[in-house]
Amino acid sequence: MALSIDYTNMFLPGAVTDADWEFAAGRFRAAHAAVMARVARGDLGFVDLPEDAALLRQTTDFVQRAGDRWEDVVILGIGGSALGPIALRTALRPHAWNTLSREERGGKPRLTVLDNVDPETIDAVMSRLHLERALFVVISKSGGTAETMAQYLIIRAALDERFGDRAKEHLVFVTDPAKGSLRPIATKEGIAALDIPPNVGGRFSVLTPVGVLPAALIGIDAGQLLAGAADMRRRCAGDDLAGNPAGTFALLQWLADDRHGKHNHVLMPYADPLRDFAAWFVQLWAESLGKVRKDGTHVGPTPIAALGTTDQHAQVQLFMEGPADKTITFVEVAGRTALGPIPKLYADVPDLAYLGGHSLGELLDAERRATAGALARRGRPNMTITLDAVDAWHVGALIFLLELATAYAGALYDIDAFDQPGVELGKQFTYAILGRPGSDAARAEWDQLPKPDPRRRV
Ligand SMILES: O=P(O)(O)OC[C@H]1O[C@](O)(CO)[C@@H](O)[C@@H]1O
Repeated sequence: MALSIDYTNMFLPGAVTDADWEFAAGRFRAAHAAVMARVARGDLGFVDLPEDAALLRQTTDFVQRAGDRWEDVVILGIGGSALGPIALRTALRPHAWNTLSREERGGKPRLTVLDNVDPETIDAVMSRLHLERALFVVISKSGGTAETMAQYLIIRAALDERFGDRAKEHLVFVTDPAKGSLRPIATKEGIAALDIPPNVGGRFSVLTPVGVLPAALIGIDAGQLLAGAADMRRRCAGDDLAGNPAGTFALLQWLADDRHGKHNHVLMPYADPLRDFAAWFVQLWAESLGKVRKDGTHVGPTPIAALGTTDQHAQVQLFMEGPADKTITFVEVAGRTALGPIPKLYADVPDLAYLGGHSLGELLDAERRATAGALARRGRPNMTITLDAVDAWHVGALIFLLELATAYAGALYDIDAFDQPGVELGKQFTYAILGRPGSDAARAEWDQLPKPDPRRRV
């Protein structure tokens, strides 16, 4: 079991230099110390999750009690309360899990994540479900996010109508133990509730019951997820960059952005199961690092999700010849051997003949190496994270690597990576528009905005 990062191609003319790297080793030591000081103060609970056996037990006990009762598990959540479960499902139960028969799923339920409030999507999901055999997992760290609460109200009314007093058997909440509206509802009504520790923010919560409960319900080995994360935590314990993968990732991305104008950071797995992992990373990197510094300057790299080889035929033209403002991080999975060699047909057609005898895994790998090399040749910095396999252990390790890298990057950018004040104004305006009590100030601010000008509509 191994995860490694090859960052040779980050050191290119116009990108990171040896002098940067030497200077930055000291800067990284300071960032590591700052992060560890916050860990010691108990601020950064995500770092302790790999070893939190009591929290894991909340999930395993619940799953054991559930037995094989559920045909469908439906997650209600958004942002960090949805992207993690989606990423885990796609990574570890790929190949259209929800379309398989119950036997093919080994008796485990389907997993649907409602991560939006599009009425047609929710209507379509509701009309497909057999409510008797459906469990709804309501996930919200704050216990009050408008989208998730609206989803809950719709589901709750449907459950009440069908099951009356037994509605609560179809519900479990995953939320902060002390804050928000969900926890008191759970306590009052006797609804099962699992914890998101108070010191773990939404986008860092995938290794709490937020991600671990849905994963375990569909048979993913939650212990292995945490074991992979624990291994990465051990590797990142020291402030020597040579042994610290999260530090290396964070420092290189920061140097490339801060010193060399590489303001866009692409994550491009060459493995379909990691497609949604890139979307999870986008929230983590964007919401954590897009901030205003104390001195009023605005910072934050823009994360971009891509997929190899698919995006070689979509975004790579931009990465190669567009503005030289990007880094590209490939994720490669070693030894993709399924299907065996490509059949040798059409020996007389050059466009087809050369492919015969190679495997699809070889083609995928050749295309990644070729793209990395082509980008390097054009001075476009890139690195490659290699996983031995897409399994629970490696996914747990990769999650922890990127979460800790985000914490380091926050210290390097000199911002707080753990808040998200920029999303507040939009929320307040939504409350004002919908008439939530207490939103008068937001209403007044909203009313001052220019109204749509009919002359400016085509
Ligand atoms: O889990 P909650 O509290 O419902 O929040 C959902 C998402 O909303 C945000 O607070 C703001 O977008 C995210 O940080 C979070 O992941």
